[in-house]
Amino acid sequence: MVQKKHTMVRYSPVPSDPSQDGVPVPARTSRCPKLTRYKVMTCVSVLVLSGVLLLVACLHTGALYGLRASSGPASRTCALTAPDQTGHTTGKGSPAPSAVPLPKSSDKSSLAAARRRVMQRRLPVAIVIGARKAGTRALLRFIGLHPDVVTSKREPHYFDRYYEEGVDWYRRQMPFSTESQVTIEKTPNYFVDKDTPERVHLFNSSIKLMIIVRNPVERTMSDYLQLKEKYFKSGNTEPMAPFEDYVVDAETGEINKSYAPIKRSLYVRHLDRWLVHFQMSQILVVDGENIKVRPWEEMSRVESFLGLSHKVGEDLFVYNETKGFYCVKVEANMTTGSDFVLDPLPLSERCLAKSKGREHPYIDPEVRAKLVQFFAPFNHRFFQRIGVYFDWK
Ligand SMILES: Nc1ncnc2c1ncn2[C@@H]1O[C@H](COP(=O)(O)OS(=O)(=O)O)[C@@H](OP(=O)(O)O)[C@H]1O
Repeated sequence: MVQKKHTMVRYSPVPSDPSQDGVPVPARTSRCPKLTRYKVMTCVSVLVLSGVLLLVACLHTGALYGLRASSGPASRTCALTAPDQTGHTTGKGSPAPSAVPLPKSSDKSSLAAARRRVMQRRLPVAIVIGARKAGTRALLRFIGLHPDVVTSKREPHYFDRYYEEGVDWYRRQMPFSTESQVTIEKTPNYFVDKDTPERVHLFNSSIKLMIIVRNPVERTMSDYLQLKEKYFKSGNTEPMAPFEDYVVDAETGEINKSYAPIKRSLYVRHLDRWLVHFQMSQILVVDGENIKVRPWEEMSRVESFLGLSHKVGEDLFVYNETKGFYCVKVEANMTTGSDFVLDPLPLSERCLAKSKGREHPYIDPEVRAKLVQFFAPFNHRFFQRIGVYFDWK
């Protein structure tokens, strides 16, 4: 019986030598066409699917974090920015905060985990210690525009009032920040409090300190107006004596050195207590008169002092005619409309509260002259310490 001879093509993974068994072996490239195409198709499908998943994740995260458009081209991609610690957003031209944003996710446990990983309450590395009524809020608010800075909303009064609470309490008063951000607080009473300089030194001997000062006559008046408001707010209905009656001793006709607003304006006395513990190089004196007319100039000095890049420029400020002060530009409310606003938003402005920038009443010229004369020697010594002269008349 003649066996039917089968011609078999062997699909060997190793190329065979045709001379060994005399069976022709197809070239390797053409031996497995269906299997190769299948693999390629699988790979392509996996890649496409991954891409789609990434895109969905990116858009979803953008929705959660509040994708924000700014004038910069980077924001037109999937650039995410966080609200700052005070809850407001930075203005046009303001660089995106470097903080990794926190999702307003419904997944509370993952939100908490993300918060713990990225955002922490950190102790301040710089403090605005005073002077009260000299522009401390403006200084803190303006430097808070910097993406690498977070600022405490309230005055924590740790070193003067709540020292016994301990440093963990102090930390809890601070806003959340990322590792790359610096935390700054302001408590103007620190400047005049007797215990605070030593306590701050014990806390962090290399901390940076900032003092904003203004013409002591104007500061004294501002302090008086603040006390007057407090007087009426606490239920008093009787009119309060005028400024002149407080600052001049009725018996002697001299300046009343025991009046608290006068004492708080003797900058050199307070500074000297700080200089017992700190070098002048650790202290920046900010010009409270200039911050009113060219805030960006003072911010540039503050940025240099803190070792920050220069980001808080003139473009972030807008002069408000009604208020008579500079306010900061902010983006319009994002809560309405699309989550994905890819064009720059209309800008609005945010000014400091009504209690900042009160109208000062006319001061009797004779009393003003007395005040100028009284403060002059104190100012002179102050200028010697700080190495700068201010034209306070
Ligand atoms: N941009 C801007 N807007 C409003 N107010 C400004 C601004 N820049 C500086 N100032 C001055 O800040 C003064 C209030 O100072 P403080 O913030 O240090 O006051 S406080 O000690 O915290 O109560 C406040 O004092 P008064 O004018 O006497 O009210 C202002 O003169």
